[in-house]
Amino acid sequence: MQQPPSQNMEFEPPPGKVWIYTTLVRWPVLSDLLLILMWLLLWQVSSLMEYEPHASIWFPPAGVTFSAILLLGIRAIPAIAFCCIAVTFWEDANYATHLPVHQLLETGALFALAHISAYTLGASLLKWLISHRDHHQLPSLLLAFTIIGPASALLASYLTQTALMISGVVQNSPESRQLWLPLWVGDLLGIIVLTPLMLGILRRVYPRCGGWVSELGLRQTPGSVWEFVLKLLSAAVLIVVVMMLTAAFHIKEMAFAIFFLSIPQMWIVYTETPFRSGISIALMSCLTAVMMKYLALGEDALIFQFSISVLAASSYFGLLIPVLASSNNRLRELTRKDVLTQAYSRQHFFPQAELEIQRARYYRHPISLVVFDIDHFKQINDRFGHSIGDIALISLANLVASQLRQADMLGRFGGDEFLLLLPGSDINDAIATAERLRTSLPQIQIKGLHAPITGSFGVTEIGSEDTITSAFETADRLLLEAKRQGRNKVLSPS
Ligand SMILES: Nc1nc2c(ncn2[C@@H]2O[C@H](COP(=O)(O)OP(=O)(O)OP(=O)(O)O)[C@@H](O)[C@H]2O)c(=O)[nH]1
Repeated sequence: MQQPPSQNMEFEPPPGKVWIYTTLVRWPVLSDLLLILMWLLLWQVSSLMEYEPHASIWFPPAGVTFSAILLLGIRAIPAIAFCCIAVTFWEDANYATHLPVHQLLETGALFALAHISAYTLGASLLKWLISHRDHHQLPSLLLAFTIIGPASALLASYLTQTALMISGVVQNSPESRQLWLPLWVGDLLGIIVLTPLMLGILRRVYPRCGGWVSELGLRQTPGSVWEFVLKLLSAAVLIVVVMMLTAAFHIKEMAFAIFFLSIPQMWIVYTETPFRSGISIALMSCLTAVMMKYLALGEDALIFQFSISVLAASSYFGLLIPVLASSNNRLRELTRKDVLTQAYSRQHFFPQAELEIQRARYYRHPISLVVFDIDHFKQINDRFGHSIGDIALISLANLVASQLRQADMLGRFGGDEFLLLLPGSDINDAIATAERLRTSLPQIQIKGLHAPITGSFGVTEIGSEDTITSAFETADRLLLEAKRQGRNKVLSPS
């Protein structure tokens, strides 16, 4: 059944850092301050990468806004509005335009309105999709993100251009009516590259929000930091070499070699945690933007930044492979084992037993099957309750498992009936094993169960003409015969 996202699931802090999270939970205003600090810091970074007036080649604050609204909803708006107004004053100082305070406030408010409304629309739509879909459908959510993210960036860029014109910061000329394009490139990159990473960071900054982020199933155990640094360095070297060659030889086509960055990036994606992959994409994008600025590669800006965007988007889809592989393993494990007793499920036991029979035949080793069942188990359930019945089944499986050799295989046929495959055991060994189990069953002690557990056993050696099904039928018949003869017995073909 589809579960709604659990909005209240708290972030689980790593041991040793619990105090940070309890402090953030106690004073949420600290979380807001951290959000503001991140936004302004990244804005400062982006202002170093301005490649057209008012437009940066990389505008990471867009990624912060989008992920903050995605995570916190409208609760994020005051902090982001504050940032938009603050940077308007900052820009005024940078460009030395010395506009009056009321005009700066108006410009800041218009910028905030343009920026926030576009991203609120996009993030709310994505959030709605997340809450109305099975979270495990990650591929379709990622697809939605790669469509909605750039579309909201486009809307934000167009609205920001309009806001700048209304406030008089830029003139309403045919040239400035094209401003949306460089604005879009920066915002688009900020969103695609940073949103997943920022979601991970903000989830830690706001421990009470975004339980659904954890439910996306992207959590994995990180490997060695040094190996990660080595991979990052190889990617960084590749960027630096490609960009320096492009700048040195002035050959535009050389810029396309940036696509080789996909090799170290995919290496990171397949071997590191999703959080580290996010860090890598953000760092590569930042390094590209900085190099572009300092090597004066503005003409090739679109090639580089679109390559990084495409790489980021494909990385997110690449992330799905380890996630899907681990959930596949989980599912396989669930079908392999019986959830209650941890014995092999019937579906796994029979084909596996067939293979073991073939192996035994090949090596000319004996192999036997025991089928057994608790006596009067229904009465245990009826007298002491189903929970006690469950504990009895678990204890029985544990007891049998503790007495098995490594090659032996325990399966649960269903209810209180179990299967035991004994490779290397002939009929006499198998009878001895079954007898040993039968005499140890009454030793099982369960709180609340005031009756000894006994069991009945059917034992057969699997002959050269037998299959696992025919051997099961023989052993099961013997088990029923043992029941008929008064239970607590081991029967084998006479
Ligand atoms: N507690 C619990 N009971 C189960 C489970 N699966 C099946 N049962 C019950 O196990 C009982 C099986 O009873 P039977 O094997 O038919 O009969 P029995 O009482 O063991 O009698 P004999 O086999 O003739 O000695 C039924 O009452 C089932 O409802 C389970 O997972 N947990």
